[in-house]
Amino acid sequence: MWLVLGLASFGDWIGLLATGIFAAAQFQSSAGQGAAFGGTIAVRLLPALLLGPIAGVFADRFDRRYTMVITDLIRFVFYGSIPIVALIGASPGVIVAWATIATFIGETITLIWIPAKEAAVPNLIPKSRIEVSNQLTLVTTYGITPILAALALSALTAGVQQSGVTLPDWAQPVQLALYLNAFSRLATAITVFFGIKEIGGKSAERQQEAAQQSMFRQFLDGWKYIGTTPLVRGLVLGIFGAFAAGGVVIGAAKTFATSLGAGEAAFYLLFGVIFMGLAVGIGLGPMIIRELSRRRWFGMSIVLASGSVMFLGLAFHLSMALAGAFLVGAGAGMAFLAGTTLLYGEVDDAVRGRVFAVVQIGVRMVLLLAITLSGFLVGLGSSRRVDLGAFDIDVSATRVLLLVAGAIGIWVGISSFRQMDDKRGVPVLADLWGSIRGRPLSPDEEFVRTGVFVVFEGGEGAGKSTQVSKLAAALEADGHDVVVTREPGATDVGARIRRLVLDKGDAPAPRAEALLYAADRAHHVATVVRPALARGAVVVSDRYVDSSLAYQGAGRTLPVAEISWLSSWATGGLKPDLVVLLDVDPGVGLSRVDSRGQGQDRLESESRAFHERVRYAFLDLAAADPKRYLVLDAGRPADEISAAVASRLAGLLATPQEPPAPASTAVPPGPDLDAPDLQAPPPLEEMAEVFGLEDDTPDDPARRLR
Ligand SMILES: Nc1ncnc2c1ncn2[C@@H]1O[C@H](COP(=O)(O)OP(=O)(O)O)[C@@H](O)[C@H]1O
Ligand SMILES: Cc1cn([C@H]2C[C@H](O)[C@@H](COP(=O)(O)OP(=O)(O)O)O2)c(=O)[nH]c1=O
Repeated sequence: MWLVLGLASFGDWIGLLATGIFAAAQFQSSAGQGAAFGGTIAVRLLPALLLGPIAGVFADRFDRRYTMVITDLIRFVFYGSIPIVALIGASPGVIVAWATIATFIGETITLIWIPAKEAAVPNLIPKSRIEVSNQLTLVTTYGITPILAALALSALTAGVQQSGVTLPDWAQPVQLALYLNAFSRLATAITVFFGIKEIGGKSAERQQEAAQQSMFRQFLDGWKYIGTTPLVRGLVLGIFGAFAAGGVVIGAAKTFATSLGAGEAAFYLLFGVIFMGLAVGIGLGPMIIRELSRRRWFGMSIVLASGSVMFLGLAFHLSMALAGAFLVGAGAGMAFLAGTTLLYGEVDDAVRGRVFAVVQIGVRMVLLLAITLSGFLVGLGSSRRVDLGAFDIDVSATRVLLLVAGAIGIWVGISSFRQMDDKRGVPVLADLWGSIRGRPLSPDEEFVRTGVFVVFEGGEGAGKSTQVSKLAAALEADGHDVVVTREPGATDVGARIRRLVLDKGDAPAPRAEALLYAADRAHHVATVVRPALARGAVVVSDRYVDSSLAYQGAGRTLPVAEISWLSSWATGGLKPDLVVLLDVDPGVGLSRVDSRGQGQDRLESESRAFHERVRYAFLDLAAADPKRYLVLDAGRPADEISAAVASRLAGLLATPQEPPAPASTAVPPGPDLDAPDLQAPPPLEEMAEVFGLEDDTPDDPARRLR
């Protein structure tokens, strides 16, 4: 099946080029040639605008197999007639006129064929394979066959010229190409009719709709569906945006190549590199981003394509321009792949033909418009050379156009990202990076949270238990509902885990130890902390996630990023509102513990260096997120410490409770920069937040509460 569709697409492209060349060849003057070439190609794209929108209704209303077969047979006849008219000795004017008419009809018919095919494919392929099948189709349609077609045609022509043989008229390369185009349609028609019978038939839903609604009603409903389904609307607009980016670059490439001081060859290079990027993006994209949410990937790809258009606008060297063009192609390709795959999955069989008609037609129109418009715009302004010391840079209309187009594209990308984000609250860059490394982040568990979560952290003997009791007593005296808890061992399950990790005897291996603490935490959060926060209590915990980052991460020297990820998974992303870090010199702390006279547990008996690492890990964590931390010198008298805690907490408790919002919380980031920042901002409000780049300065207590 793919072979036939690939062949058909090869035929299409070679046909597009050949009709243009063929028409041009009928004229002597270069002006006539240019007009004929451009004219026929424009005609090939024009029907989309006029008749395309109805095509989708066809695909949804009638049997898709018959639709495909009949349209292919019609195309076979019309494409095949173009060279035959020339053979029977018609005048150049008639030949070109006929080529134009036949192309126009063929293209119109194609517009009915494509939605029928697109709508049928998801019914043939299991959902999990759709991306792969799309990769194949898109790479063959847009990546490989246009290049092959151009190469084959130019090789044929050159070969014939060099060999010096005079071929009969009917065997000229261009003629052959046109026949190939025609026969590829016949081959597709035969294959679809005899080989892919499953395409035929109508679902009960489609049958019913066709019986009850007029074609016009169905047409209107198609548009209404696209306009009112946010996901579909976002996808459609996004795909257009990505193609506009590509079109702008193609349209501006010629002038741009000149402004870089590079010649004609650079133009072809830029052009070719875009298609290369397209093929690579479609072919390798899914392998690179692996499990990343496809909805997020879609928006990110549009931003990549548009960002690269802007980058192109700033390029002052051909190599930069080539890199930019490659990324434009890659971004557009990935957006197209992600977009069509999502559309296949999201759109019901009954409206699929109409949606795909709009996408296919829209893509052609957008591409055509972008190419023509940018070609026209760059011709307008003059350019000025600016001396930048080491480099001269041409400030031209082209550059301005690229910058503006890129900026608009980024806006489109971010808008569609927001509209369809299925992992709200998970920072984008960390998510992307995690996915590339094979560890996608999961979104925070949602729950209605009205309470306040306070955690005490610090080394051994820092005075955590003492401060937890003092704070709890004070809060209770104020009439708060207080839940005092600790890690490890606050629950029955936890108590058993606590014995496993802390009792002297067989020590668990470092990773096993980390998993045991995580298991205790998962159970603790699920059965104690979340329920208490949900009912509005103040939860005060002796130790939480930071202890794992400090002890298992820095202390045992396991990768902190991994411990952070593990904890985030265990807690479903629940972050404390306030962490009080009681900072103590390990010597002082351990001697306090000794004076308690209860002997040392397994961790207390670790080396001095271990406890030093733990101490500095805690301080690093606090420094990385000052809004959330209160660092206090544990050497101060206990009452001073409790007073400082109380005054900091007063701010938090005084804040009127937010209306119930989904919890967006996670563990604090690990101290090394490599650690994915698992903090989750509230629903994406600011563009910066979309990328996890929110700034840390404003200390707004209301935010912390969410
Ligand atoms: N601020 C303080 N100054 C001096 N000693 C303290 C202070 N806070 C607590 N202690 C004492 O230190 C020991 C350890 O305190 P504890 O609260 O159990 O620490 P942790 O829970 O951090 O291990 C206890 O004997 C406690 O009385
Ligand atoms: C919560 C947690 C504790 N720990 C260690 C730190 C402590 O040495 C030990 C038990 O903590 P804790 O109950 O606070 O003991 P103590 O009251 O004696 O200070 O568990 C970790 O290593 N990782 C963790 O995630």
